[in-house]
Amino acid sequence: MQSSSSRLLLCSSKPNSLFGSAVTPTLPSSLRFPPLSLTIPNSTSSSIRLRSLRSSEMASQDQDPRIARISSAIRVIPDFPKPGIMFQDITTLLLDTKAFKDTIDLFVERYRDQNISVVAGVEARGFIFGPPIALAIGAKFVPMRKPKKLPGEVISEEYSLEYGTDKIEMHVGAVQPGERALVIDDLIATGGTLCAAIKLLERVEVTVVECACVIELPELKGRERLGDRSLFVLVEAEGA
Ligand SMILES: O=P(O)(O)OC[C@H]1O[C@H](OP(=O)(O)OP(=O)(O)O)[C@H](O)[C@@H]1O
Ligand SMILES: Nc1ncnc2[nH]cnc12
Repeated sequence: MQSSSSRLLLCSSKPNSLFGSAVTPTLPSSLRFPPLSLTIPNSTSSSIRLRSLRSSEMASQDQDPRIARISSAIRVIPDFPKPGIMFQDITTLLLDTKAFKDTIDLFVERYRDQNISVVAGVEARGFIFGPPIALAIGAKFVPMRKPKKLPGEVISEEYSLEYGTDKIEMHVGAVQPGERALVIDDLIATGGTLCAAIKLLERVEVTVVECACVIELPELKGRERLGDRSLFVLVEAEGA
C-alpha cells in the first residue's frame, strides 16, 4: 500500500469560543477532542487545533492511537484524476476493518448526545461514512447528490472544486425547519462542497451543528472558506 509519510495526524475543529480557551496541547485524554456545544453560534473564535503532529512524533505524544491507524490506512495516488493532484484514496481505509470502525467510532463518540436529527452526506464518499454514523446516533441520513440523480423535487447549489465545478441537490421535504444537522464527507479541499451543503440546509432553516471529514487538505484553505463554521477532521494531509 502506498501511503503518505507526510500526512499529519490530528483531530481538529473550530468550536465556539466557549471552549476555545480551555483547549491546550496538555489536555487530559478525556478532553482530547474539543467538546461540541449544543448551540454553536455563527460568530466564533480563532481556529483551534488540538493536535497537529507529524507521524514521527506520534509515539511520544498523548494522541488517540486510532488516529495513526486511520492515517496510515489512507493511500495517496499521485496525479489522479489529473497531473498535480495527490489523491487521498479512502478505499484502502475501508479495507482495514479496524481503522474503518475506529473512524466511525470517533465521529459517533463526538456526535452522540448532541441532539442531531440529520446526518447529511455528500455524494459520493459522504455516503460511505454518513449512514453508519446516522444509525449509531439515531439520526436520519440525507443524501446530497450530484445533479439529476434524485427523483423527487430538489433544491440545488453550485460550487467550485479543486478540479472543476459541480452542483449538489437535496430532496425537498427531506429535512424540516429547526432540525440540527451534521454534514459529513471524506475530505475537505477547497471547501466548496461543504459550503454548498451548508447553504442547502440553511436555505430550509436547518441548523448545521458541524461539518466533519476524515481528511483535510490545509493548503487548499477550505477551512478559511467555511469561515466561522465549525469543522472537525481526523487527519490532515499535505499537498493538493
Ligand atoms: O473541498 P472541495 O474542494 O469541495 O473538495 C472536496 C470534495 O471533493 C471530493 O469529491 P468529488 O467532487 O471528487 O466527487 P466524488 O466523491 O463523487 O468523486 C471529496 O469527496 C469531496 O466531496
Ligand atoms: N486530493 C484529493 N484527494 C481526494 N479527493 C479529493 N477531492 C478534492 N481533492 C481531493
